[in-house]
Amino acid sequence: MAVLDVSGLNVWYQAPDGRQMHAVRDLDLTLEAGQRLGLVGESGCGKTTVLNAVMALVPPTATVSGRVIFDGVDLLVPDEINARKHRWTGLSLVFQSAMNAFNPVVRVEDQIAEPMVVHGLRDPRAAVRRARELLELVGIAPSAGRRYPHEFSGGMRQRAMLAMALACDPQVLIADEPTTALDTMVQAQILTLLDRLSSELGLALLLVTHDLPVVSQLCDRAAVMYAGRIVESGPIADLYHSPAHPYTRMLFDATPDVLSEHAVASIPGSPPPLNEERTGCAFAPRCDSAAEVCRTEPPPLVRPGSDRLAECHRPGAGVDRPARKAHHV
Ligand SMILES: Nc1ncnc2c1ncn2[C@@H]1O[C@H](COP(=O)(O)OP(=O)(O)OP(=O)(O)O)[C@@H](O)[C@H]1O
Repeated sequence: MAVLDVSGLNVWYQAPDGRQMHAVRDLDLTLEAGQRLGLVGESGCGKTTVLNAVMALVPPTATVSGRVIFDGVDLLVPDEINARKHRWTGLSLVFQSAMNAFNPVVRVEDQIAEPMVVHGLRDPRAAVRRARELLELVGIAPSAGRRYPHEFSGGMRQRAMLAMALACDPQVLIADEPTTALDTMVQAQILTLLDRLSSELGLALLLVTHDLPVVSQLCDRAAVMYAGRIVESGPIADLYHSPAHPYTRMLFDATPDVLSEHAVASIPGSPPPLNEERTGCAFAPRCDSAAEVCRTEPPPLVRPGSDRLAECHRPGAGVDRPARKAHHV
């Protein structure tokens, strides 16, 4: 059953000169209960914008349309009484920088307790007790909750932010580059923790990252974004072994692997401008397998396998190119 169902999502930002920048274009995304989905793609493709639209965090000058159904409620309907409560209790957000998520002058346990009190889930004393339990759940001694954020290491702060994200017993944890700012050892610990929490609590996970190895370690599925659209989605191993969209293949080939003797293959060119109207496939100018039709006609939605979708005129083109086989999933 879908716990989060995003359909026809569009986001336009207003540039300083008044132009409309179409950052997310008719995007559909479904997250099943307990599923772990990685939203991947290179910088600027719109990953964070999707999360921000779901969580109503886009700037007031942005325009958002479409449907974001969570628990039977459309979160994009502005006067929906339940939307705010649902958004901040059922869905929970973890950011890249834990330091920015905490108020430096408030004790950690009080900050974890606050959302429970604000949303009327617990009285202040019970909320602090629960905050200490949550700290223990993420591997921090409950007594450390009396400390201030600057007394925590980077890894501890990231754990504490996870504890705060769990405060309202969410069904969905949304994590935006949760390990990008951490060193490799701490990154591995946080990924293991996310894995454990998601299994133990039955949490669905929407993980936004440009880091494919992180997705392959933690997620069952991936949705690959390019220029504001999801161009391919499916089980992560299928996407690696038989990518339908050339962008998926080229993204894997551009991912470094410490064990590989192959050079990393970069993707030439850059994504199209956001204010541009499109006729063909947005990736065609950079694609190593593009045909004429790719430049002139919008790509069709194809099903390269059960449980898989791709938007491509030439699904599977170029999969036997030599740059592949460089990484392991
Ligand atoms: N507040 C804003 N005003 C105008 N344009 C914006 C704003 N926020 C994002 N954009 C633009 O929208 C596009 C998508 O940005 P977004 O941050 O969602 O991408 P991303 O895939 O998350 O990238 P990254 O991995 O670098 O965070 C980019 O071209 C970005 O410059």
